[in-house]
Amino acid sequence: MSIIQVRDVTKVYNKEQVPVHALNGVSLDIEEGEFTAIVGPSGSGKTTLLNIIGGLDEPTEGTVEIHDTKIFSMSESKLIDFRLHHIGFVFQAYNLIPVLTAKENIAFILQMQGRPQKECTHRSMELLKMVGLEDKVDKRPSELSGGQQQRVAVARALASKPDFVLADEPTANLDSASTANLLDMMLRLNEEESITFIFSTHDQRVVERARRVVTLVDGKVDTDEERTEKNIEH
Ligand SMILES: Nc1ncnc2c1ncn2[C@@H]1O[C@H](COP(=O)(O)OP(=O)(O)OP(=O)(O)O)[C@@H](O)[C@H]1O
Repeated sequence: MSIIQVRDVTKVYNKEQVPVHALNGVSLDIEEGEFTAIVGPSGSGKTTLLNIIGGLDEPTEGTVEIHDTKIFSMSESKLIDFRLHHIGFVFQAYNLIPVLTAKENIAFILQMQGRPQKECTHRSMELLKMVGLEDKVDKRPSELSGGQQQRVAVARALASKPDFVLADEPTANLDSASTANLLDMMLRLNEEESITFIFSTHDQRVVERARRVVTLVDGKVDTDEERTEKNIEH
């Protein structure tokens, strides 16, 4: 079942001055349970596309539907609420709150959704266990490695049981061992918990493990390749 439908999306920055055509008519369907990499040269529009799918940036033309809801037809406040409940975000810079512990960084998102305190704590612990950090629950980001911080960020992205997780270059700041660990963890969540991941990457090691690879060139979908079990590297 298709959970995301991107239709004829264009994005022009600086329309009034020197226009930059970041996306030029992108259409894409994402099905539930996908593990999809968006790749392409620098400036090809990967971040712009992820931001538009996540409702963080508005397209100049075209539509994005998530579970049959046209997200840019909503009011700004409805869209903020929609994002909070339906979409998990992971950024390359982790974006954790420095003064909060791992557990509190996750509980914070749940508190924003108005969940009871007990549930926030319980679910935070459950999520940290899922990403293999049950022994780091009370550590602040500065006490964790980059790979561990990114695991907390993935756990936080999953806090609201989102329909899918968008990750913009999640391994950009990680060494190869942490990259492999993070990917193992994301693939396990994808396979065992059916969590849909869509991520942009420059990293060939990440691309090799994706199940679908969408390549953007000059703001257009150049190729869209499904990977079979045979050519996925484990
Ligand atoms: N806020 C902005 N204002 C003006 N131009 C922008 C803005 N954001 C992105 N662009 C331009 O849009 C184009 C696509 O950028 P985008 O960041 O989506 O590419 P990318 O494929 O993610 O690049 P990279 O791999 O380097 O992160 C680029 O030419 C970029 O300079």
